[in-house]
Amino acid sequence: MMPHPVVIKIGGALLDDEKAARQLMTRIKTLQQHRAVIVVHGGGPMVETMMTGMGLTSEKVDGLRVTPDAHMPVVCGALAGSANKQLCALAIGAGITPTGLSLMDGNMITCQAIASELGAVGQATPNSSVLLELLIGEQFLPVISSIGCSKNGRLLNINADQAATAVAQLMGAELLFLSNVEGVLDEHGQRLATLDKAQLASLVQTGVITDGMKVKTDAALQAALQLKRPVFIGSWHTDPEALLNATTGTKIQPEATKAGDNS
Ligand SMILES: Nc1ncnc2c1ncn2[C@@H]1O[C@H](COP(=O)(O)OP(=O)(O)O)[C@@H](O)[C@H]1O
Ligand SMILES: CC(=O)N[C@@H](CCC(=O)OP(=O)(O)O)C(=O)O
Repeated sequence: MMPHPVVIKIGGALLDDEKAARQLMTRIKTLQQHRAVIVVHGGGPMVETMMTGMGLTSEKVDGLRVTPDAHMPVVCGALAGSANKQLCALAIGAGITPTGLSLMDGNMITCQAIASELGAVGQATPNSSVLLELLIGEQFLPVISSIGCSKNGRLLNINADQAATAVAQLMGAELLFLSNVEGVLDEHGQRLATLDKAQLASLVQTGVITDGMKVKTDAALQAALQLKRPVFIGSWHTDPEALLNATTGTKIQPEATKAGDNS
C-alpha cells in the first residue's frame, strides 16, 4: 500500500536563503521517490517588501495580517506570483516537475472571510482533492500558495499554516511545518521534542509561544486531532525524513503525552 502523501509547509523566509532552499528541494526530490509530496508555502517577508516598496503598511492581529481588499493585488502578487514562481523555479533546478497553484485551483479549498476587522483574511476548508490526486498521480509536485477565494468570488489572504492544515486534511496527509526555528522552543530557547494539547495551552498562557508560532501550533494541533496522527514542526535546514521520524523538531501529538516523553 502507498504511504500517505506528505504536505510540507514552507515559511516564506526560506526564499531569503537560496542555499537552504536549493538543498530542501533536493531533499524533496529524494522524498518523492517513495512518497507523494505537496508543498504549501507562505511569503510573509515578500508581502512586507512589496508593500513597503509601494508605500503601504500593514499590521498583524494574533499573527494574521489585516488585509484591506485594496491590498490584495500586492498580496496576490507576492504570494501567488513571486513566491510561488520562485519555488517552482527552485524545484525545476532540483529536477522536480512542479505545478504552481493557489487554494482555489480545482476548487480544492473553499475559503470564507473570518471577520470584517481583518479585511480580506479567510479561513480554509477542504473541498475537492481531484486536482491534487491527478497531479501527484503523475509525480508532479503541487506548489500551493495561500491565496484563496470565497464562494462568491472574493479573493482572500489565508495564513499559510492554516492553508497547509486544510490541504493535509483534504489529502489525509502527513504534515510538516518547516520554518526558521528548529522547533517549538521553551522559555530557555531549548527545543521541545513533543507537545500535546494541554502543554501547548500552558506555553501559550505563559507567553512562551507567541505570534507566528501560536498560529502554527494552533494549526498543527487542529491537524493532529483531525488526522489522528502527529504533526511535525522543524527547521528547513533538516531533512524532512528526519522530521517524519521525529529525530529532530517538535512533534505535536494528537493524544496526551506520557510523563517523560519530552526528555
Ligand atoms: N516558543 C516559540 N518557539 C519558537 N519560535 C517562536 C516561539 N514563540 C514565537 N516564536 C516565533 O515564531 C516564529 C516562527 O513563526 P513564523 O514567523 O510565522 O514562521 P513561518 O513564517 O515559517 O510560518 C519564530 O521565528 C519565532 O520568532
Ligand atoms: C492572513 C495572513 O497572515 N496571511 C499571510 C500569508 C503568508 C504567510 O503566512 O507567510 P509565512 O508562512 O511566510 O508567514 C501574510 O499575509 O503574511
